[in-house]
Amino acid sequence: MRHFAHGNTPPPSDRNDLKTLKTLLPYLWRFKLRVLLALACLIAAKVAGVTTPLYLKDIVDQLSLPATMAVVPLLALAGYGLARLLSGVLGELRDAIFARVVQGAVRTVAREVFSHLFRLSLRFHLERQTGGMSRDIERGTKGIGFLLNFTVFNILPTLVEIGLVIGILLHRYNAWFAVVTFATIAIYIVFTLVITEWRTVFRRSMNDLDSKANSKAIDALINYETVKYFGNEGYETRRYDGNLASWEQSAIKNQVSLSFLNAGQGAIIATGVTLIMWLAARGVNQGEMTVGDVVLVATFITQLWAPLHFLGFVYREIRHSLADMERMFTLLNVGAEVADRPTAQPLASRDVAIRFDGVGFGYDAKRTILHDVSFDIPAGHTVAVVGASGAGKSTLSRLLFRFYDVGSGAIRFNGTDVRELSQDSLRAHIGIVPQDTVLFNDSIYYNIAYGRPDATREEVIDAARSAHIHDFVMGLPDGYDTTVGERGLKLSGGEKQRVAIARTILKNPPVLIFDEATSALDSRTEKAIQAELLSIAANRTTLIIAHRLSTIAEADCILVMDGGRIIERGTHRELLAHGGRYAEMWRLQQEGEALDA
Ligand SMILES: Nc1ncnc2c1ncn2[C@@H]1O[C@H](COP(=O)(O)OP(=O)(O)OP(=O)(O)O)[C@@H](O)[C@H]1O
Repeated sequence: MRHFAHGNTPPPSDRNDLKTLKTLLPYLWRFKLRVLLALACLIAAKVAGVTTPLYLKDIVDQLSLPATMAVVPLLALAGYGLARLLSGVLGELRDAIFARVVQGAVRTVAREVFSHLFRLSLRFHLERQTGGMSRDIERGTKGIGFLLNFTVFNILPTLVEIGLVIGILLHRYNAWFAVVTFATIAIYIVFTLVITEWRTVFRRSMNDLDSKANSKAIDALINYETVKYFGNEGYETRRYDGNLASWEQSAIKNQVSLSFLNAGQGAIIATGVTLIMWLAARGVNQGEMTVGDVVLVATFITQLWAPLHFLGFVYREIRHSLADMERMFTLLNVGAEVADRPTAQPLASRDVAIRFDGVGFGYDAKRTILHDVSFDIPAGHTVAVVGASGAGKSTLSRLLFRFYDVGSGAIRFNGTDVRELSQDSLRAHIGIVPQDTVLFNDSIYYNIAYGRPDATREEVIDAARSAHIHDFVMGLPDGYDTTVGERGLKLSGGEKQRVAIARTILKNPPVLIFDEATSALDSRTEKAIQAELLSIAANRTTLIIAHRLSTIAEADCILVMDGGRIIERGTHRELLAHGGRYAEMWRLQQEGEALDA
């Protein structure tokens, strides 16, 4: 298990077709009976197909007899018809049986990749670009479908077909037929292997560049407003086009090299076929073969040519599909940075006391953000954190959620290190109203109910009332069905924040984090919601991160942070009496508010 930290491209050493195939196999194992049945159908279809030229030879030979002896070759005709019928019907039957295997494998893999992405850490997601990732998954699942449907399971039956044809040729005619046939096949295989290996590089490079172009395009579209604010549409289009141009180069190389491959394969087959036809013609001339034999040989080599060419195609497509799938499977191989320990216990109690015990932390080993931070939030109490921007306040809440593990010290819930708790139960106990609320592009109702998807409509509306958003919603033409737009951009900052408050109220967690929860509200709404938040916070363990000090004067304890350290702590009164940084911040804010008033 590894974590690749930078960019979209997994290191080349990880790219290995065999590894990709091995990852895929367990997904098929569930369908082994179906796979075997489909394989049997296909082999039977091929065998039936191989017998048709034999009937054809009989028909031609019987028709070539002098008119006096000629009869209508009913038996041979019936055999010919039946063989063709079986070959067609069994082939289709195989497709029908196999459909469930392919779709089942595609669905399972897509679902696993999706759920795996949620197990990966915040760090991984902050460093990945969503556009590229979704492209990898889309291409990967298509690759699986193609690989299974058209290629892997056709190899064995096709080999059976080729073997049968060669066997019949050998059995009936002289050794030269076999020599020419083998030589043609050998040259064809070597040529295909070598050229396909060379071409795989172009395919990989196409995939890498395609994901990169898509990442940039999605990033620009997500930031539509910013692009417009700065009039950078042209710049973004050029940047996208630059990426497309690199992709185009690889795509052209891919196509040209494919034409080269096809032309080479065609030339090898044409030479082999001509030589065999020449051998057959010579056989007739020398009286060793009949016209029926020539028809048989001609049909056989066409029948040999088609599967051989198909094998070349299969090999090429397998390599392509594997290249298409490897980026997706590389995602599956990324280990979760923060994972439950095997001994992890659920957090059971709803009375939660939190302790930061000498916590040191940095997002990056080279830059420490928190230095030896220690404080307690007794169950049901409220602790507020204030301090300059970048002091590390929001980092405290990310650590509480265990999005990252601490570098030193420990965070304890009721005395248990959070690393010993199951993440699910830990997060189920915490509710947050974050600094920047991002909503799902769905209805207001959906976004509030997200706090507890099984809540009743009454509960959702009660939560909206408590967050002072119900009247606003009812005033909208579509009420709770109003969609909020991409990331909630159709709502104002304050409205979004109240939706976020409502969904946290609905979640009803014993631990609350308000990260500047009321910063986007005007002062009247803020006062109304403040009272509501205080009543929600009563009896819950609460951490409030605030800029406006008036909102936290009632907290049981206030921590003042600077440069990742706690430099003062105490109640509002104590800190004012202390006359330090907090008292200074309070004085400045009071002056500011007096000026505003
Ligand atoms: N994912 C991250 N990777 C690297 N550094 C980060 C990451 N998130 C935050 N930081 C850095 O950590 C420091 C503390 O960030 P944090 O968000 O905790 O500050 P804050 O005190 O909440 O600030 P503000 O009041 O402006 O929200 C900042 O210098 C920030 O640049």
